[in-house]
Amino acid sequence: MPSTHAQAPPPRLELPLTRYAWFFDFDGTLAELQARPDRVSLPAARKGLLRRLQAASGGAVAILTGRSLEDLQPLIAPLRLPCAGMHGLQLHIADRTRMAATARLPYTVLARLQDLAECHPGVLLENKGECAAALHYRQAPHHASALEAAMQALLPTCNGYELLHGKCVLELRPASASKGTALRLLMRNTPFKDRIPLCVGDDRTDEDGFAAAQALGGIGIKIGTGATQGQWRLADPSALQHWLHQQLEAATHAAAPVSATAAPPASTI
Ligand SMILES: O=P(O)(O)OC[C@H]1O[C@H](O[C@H]2O[C@H](CO)[C@@H](O)[C@H](O)[C@H]2O)[C@H](O)[C@@H](O)[C@@H]1O
Repeated sequence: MPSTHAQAPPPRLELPLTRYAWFFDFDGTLAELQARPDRVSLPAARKGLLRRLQAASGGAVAILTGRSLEDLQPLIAPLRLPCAGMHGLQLHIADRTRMAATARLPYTVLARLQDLAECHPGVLLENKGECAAALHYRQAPHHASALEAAMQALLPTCNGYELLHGKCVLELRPASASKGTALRLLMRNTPFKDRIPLCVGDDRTDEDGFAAAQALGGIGIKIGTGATQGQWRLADPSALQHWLHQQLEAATHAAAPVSATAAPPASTI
C-alpha cells in the first residue's frame, strides 16, 4: 500500500544503530546503474560507510540482490556481509551459502536465450548459474517487446518459473523465493533477530523486502522514482550515501559526552 510519506527523505533514526537490522539492495541503491552489469563498481567511500555501519550496528548489515552471490561478492570485497542472491534464492550467512530448493532452467531454454542475445545486437545474456537467466536490453531498448514475447513463449516450458521485469532486463527465475523471504529468514538469525528491519531498494523486487520489513514493524526506503509501498524516499545512491553518513555521524556524536548547548534532534523515526 503506498505510503503518505513516500515522497520525503527519511528523517534521522531515533534509536541507536544497534536496534536496526539493515538490508540493502545493490544495483541502483548502493551502486549507480551502468550500461552493462560488468561495468559496475562500489565506490570506496560507500564500502567505508558499510564497514562503519557493520561495526556500529553489531554486524546487522546484509545485501539483498538480484545478482548471483558469485557475481556480487567480488563487487563488495573486501567486505564480507550476509547476503541473499538471485532475489532471495541464495542465502549466505555465517560463512555458509544455501540455495532454496529449485528447479534448473532446461538447457534448451538457456540455448534459446543465448540465441536471442546473439540475434539482437546490444542484448546481453546474464546466466545466473542454471537456475535463472536474464536478458539485458539497456543498450538496445528497441528490442524490449520482441524479447518479452520470446521469453513469454518460453515460460510454459519452465515449470515453477516467472518472468521478472526489471530495469531494462527480463529474467526467468523460480517464483519460489523473494527478497521478502530472504529478509524474513535473515531476521530469524543473530544478529538480525529482535531488531527493527530497515530495507532500502530501488526496484520492483525490493517491494517484497519493504513489505516484509514493514510487516515486522520496520521501515522501507525507496531509492529513485516510481510507485512504492516504502514509507520514505531518497533520490539516488548518492543521497543514500549522504543519509547513511549523517546517521553514523549522529550516532558517533550521541555516544560522545552531551554538551549543555546541544540542539534538540529534528524529526526522527
Ligand atoms: O537487486 P539488485 O541488486 O538491484 O539487482 C537487480 C539487477 O541488477 C543488475 O542489473 C541492473 O544493473 C545493471 C548495472 O547497472 C544495469 O546495466 C541493468 O540494466 C540493470 O537491470 C544485474 O545485472 C541483475 O542480475 C540484477 O537482477
